[in-house]
Amino acid sequence: MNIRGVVTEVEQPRTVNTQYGDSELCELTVRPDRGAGQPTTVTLWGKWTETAAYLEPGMELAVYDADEREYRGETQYSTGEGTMVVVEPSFLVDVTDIRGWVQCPRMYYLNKLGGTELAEPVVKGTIIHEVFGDLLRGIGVEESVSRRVEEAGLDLGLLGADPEAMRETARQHAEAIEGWLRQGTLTERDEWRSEQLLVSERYGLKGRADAVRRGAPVELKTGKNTSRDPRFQDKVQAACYALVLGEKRGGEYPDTGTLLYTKNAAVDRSEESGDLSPAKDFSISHGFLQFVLRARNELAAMEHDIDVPTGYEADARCEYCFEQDSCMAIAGRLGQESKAGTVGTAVPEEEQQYFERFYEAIETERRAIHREYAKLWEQSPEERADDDRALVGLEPAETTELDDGRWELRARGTGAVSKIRVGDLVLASDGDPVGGNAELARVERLGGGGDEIVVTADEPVELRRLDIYPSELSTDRLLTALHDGILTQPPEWKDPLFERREPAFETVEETIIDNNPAQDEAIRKAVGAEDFALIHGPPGTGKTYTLATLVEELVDRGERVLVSAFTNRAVDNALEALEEQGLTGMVRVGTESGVRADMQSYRLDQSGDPAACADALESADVVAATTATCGSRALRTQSFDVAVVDEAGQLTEPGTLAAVALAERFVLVGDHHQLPPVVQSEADLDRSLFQRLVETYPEAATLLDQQYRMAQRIQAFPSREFYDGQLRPATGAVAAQRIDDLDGVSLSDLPSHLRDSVAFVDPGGSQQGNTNPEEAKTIVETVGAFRQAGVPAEEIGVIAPFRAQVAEIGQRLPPGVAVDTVDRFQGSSKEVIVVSFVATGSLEGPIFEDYRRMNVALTRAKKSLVLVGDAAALSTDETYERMVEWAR
Ligand SMILES: Nc1ncnc2c1ncn2[C@@H]1O[C@H](COP(=O)(O)OP(=O)(O)OP(=O)(O)O)[C@@H](O)[C@H]1O
Repeated sequence: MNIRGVVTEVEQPRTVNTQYGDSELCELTVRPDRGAGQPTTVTLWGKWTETAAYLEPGMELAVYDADEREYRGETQYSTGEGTMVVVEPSFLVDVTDIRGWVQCPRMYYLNKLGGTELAEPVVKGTIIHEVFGDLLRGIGVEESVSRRVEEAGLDLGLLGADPEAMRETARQHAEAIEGWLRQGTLTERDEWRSEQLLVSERYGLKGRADAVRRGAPVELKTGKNTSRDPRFQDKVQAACYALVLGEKRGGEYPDTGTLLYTKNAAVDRSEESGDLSPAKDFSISHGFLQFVLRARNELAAMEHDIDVPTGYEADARCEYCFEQDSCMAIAGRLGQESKAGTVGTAVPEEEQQYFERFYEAIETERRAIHREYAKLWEQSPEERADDDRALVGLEPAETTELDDGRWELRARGTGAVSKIRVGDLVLASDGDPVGGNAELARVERLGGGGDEIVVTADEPVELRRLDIYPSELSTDRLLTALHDGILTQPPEWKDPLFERREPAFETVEETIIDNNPAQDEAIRKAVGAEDFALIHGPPGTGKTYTLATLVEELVDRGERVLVSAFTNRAVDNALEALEEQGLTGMVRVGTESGVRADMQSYRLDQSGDPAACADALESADVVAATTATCGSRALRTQSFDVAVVDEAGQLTEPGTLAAVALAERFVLVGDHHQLPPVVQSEADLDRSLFQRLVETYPEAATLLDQQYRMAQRIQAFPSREFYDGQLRPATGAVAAQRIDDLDGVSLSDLPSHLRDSVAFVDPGGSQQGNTNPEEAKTIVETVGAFRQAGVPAEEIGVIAPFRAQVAEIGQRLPPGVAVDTVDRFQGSSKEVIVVSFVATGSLEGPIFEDYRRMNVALTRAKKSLVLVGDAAALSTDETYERMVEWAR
């Protein structure tokens, strides 16, 4: 019998005398159905009472295969021999974290905070793991080693490591793997799987097993181990994978695991004694599976409270620990208790509080991502598709093995839309992403002729479904950014951020932009900033132009500049603007699929000759990368004079720190009256550092007040509502522009109600779910009218609040007309914009939750803006009432 519910009561453990002698037990009350069910008593026996020790009311608990009995008319449950108890099963603990945790809980915490810094063992480990995967896929040692060392070119170059020595080391390790693969029975390829993403709904675990052989886990360790047995923490890691693999096979748990210590093959036999064979098998008993689950539970319980471990939880032996110094230093700086002790002085109280507040916010965000993950099994495929989180019902087509041993998978889509975009990392599966065959894959193509879908993956999958992959990588990087920003930056750098000192500016006299005083002032201020400067740019005010001119000016003054933004799109736009300014020698750091085709020539080739790769990065005056990439181990080795961050209003505070902590000074460019950061949870992360600083130090900010986009009449309402009436057209021509300024467009061909530059149309339909078919029809007619009048399809955009309405409209529009939600339109503009509001009766929907969304929707049009909605519904809100009056 399985029980899953919320713990409402935990009794003190006690010892009772049973027929088998003394035994410990602990009684709990659990309410199933997320706390809504009847209180049920569950008794944990023996070692499971350890789990009870950190259970608290409010935590979720799952008890699988419990014994059941009737007692005084009540059904009670207790743990029996095969029972498994899971604390907070919806918190997905990473298997490598459990390995760290059993070594020392504080080690786990430190790894989480500091991320992996660039170091030779890290790079070596990555190379050898890649080689392992290649060998399993049937690629030869020489080919694999040379390719993988080549791919690590940048990392090796930044470390100043010798590639030939690395090749030699990799070869030695590869030989250990080869030798083991050759051993007799291990020849059938079918039995093998290289690195596999494993997720357990039942045990709240996830991770990537290095390999799976005949259903049993194999872990590769690049260290040596001369004892007969695998290391304890390595066994724990393999046993965690065994738990997940067993679940996948309906409870048939593998009973052995293998650890492969590849350095053993490189050890000189005359100098070392002991067991030098690389492969060490061990048997996995049910008791050991229960043990690793208890370790997982302890970690999950601590994360439930967002506690910081001290090292006392386990009997860590600090004196032998490699991490002792950093453990003591971090404890010292943050005023934490640590078993290893503390060194150094603490950062000021306000910084400690800031650290704790954002640490908690980031961990809350992590939980929200786990909840997203849980939807993979909680929602039906249809619900996932309706939520735009999956493309289902795909028809598998060709599967092709690529030259590098990876696979290209093709399928035909159904024409449905989702949030999945080209370049995204997704879960590709045979239809069941959790229980079935699933692989992490990169989207290469979407849509196209016959709605073809193309992805690439390490292993082939029968491609029937794609799901959004709720990655924790950006969450991990936020923690590292918080760590770097608070714990490694000098106090003077942090002073203005913590309001201990006003930001300082040196006066710059010369004129840099002569036709726009606000832009000129913004640049002079940014050039003269000793700490930071803020450029507030409402829509169309030339933020990107100002940013590019600023970067050029800084480079002229001999500064090294980092250009960053949250999205690849924004980074590429900034790069393009730099190109237009005539700047050369910029270096774009990013993946091939992340960087726009026309900016590939600036992309840093991270593979190849190490010295050349490193030199290309280190000698660049301007480096451009997303904030997530700023947190990569390669970029964390770099330092800059100035970081210039675009679209900073859309970045969380720690997200901004990822870029600015790499520089001595920084400039944030953004608009906090447009869309805020996108976060799953809201705790503290939804306000940008840009907004906080603009509000704290208005004198550090310059408002760009001339806009080059919208006709006078279009900008009037947003200017009044969102920018205190300060926004104005940059020139008479901008103000007076009309739709018939476009070649071949004549006003008389438009119906009279669409001739003004702002129009309101009330089609009198009604909202049905997330669509309004009548409104959709009117929008299609409106777009048709503009097309008839000669406006090119590419110059017309339609903004709708729901994806369902986007689909409803999209399928009836001519190709070339962009239809999307507001969030996708931020940063772009069109000659004609038609906005769909959908709502009738009352105002509900994402577009109404936040005026900033409305601001973005209303400020995309240059010459014609048509609002299509229910005037009565809109007039129930004062702001929208004013909007309707303006538009009519
Ligand atoms: N000082 C200027 N003189 C002439 N043209 C300018 C000036 N500043 C900006 N522009 C022009 O105005 C247009 C809008 O500029 P830009 O794309 O930089 O705006 P933006 O503020 O980044 O827009 P968004 O709100 O979409 O981010 C561009 O065509 C740009 O060339």
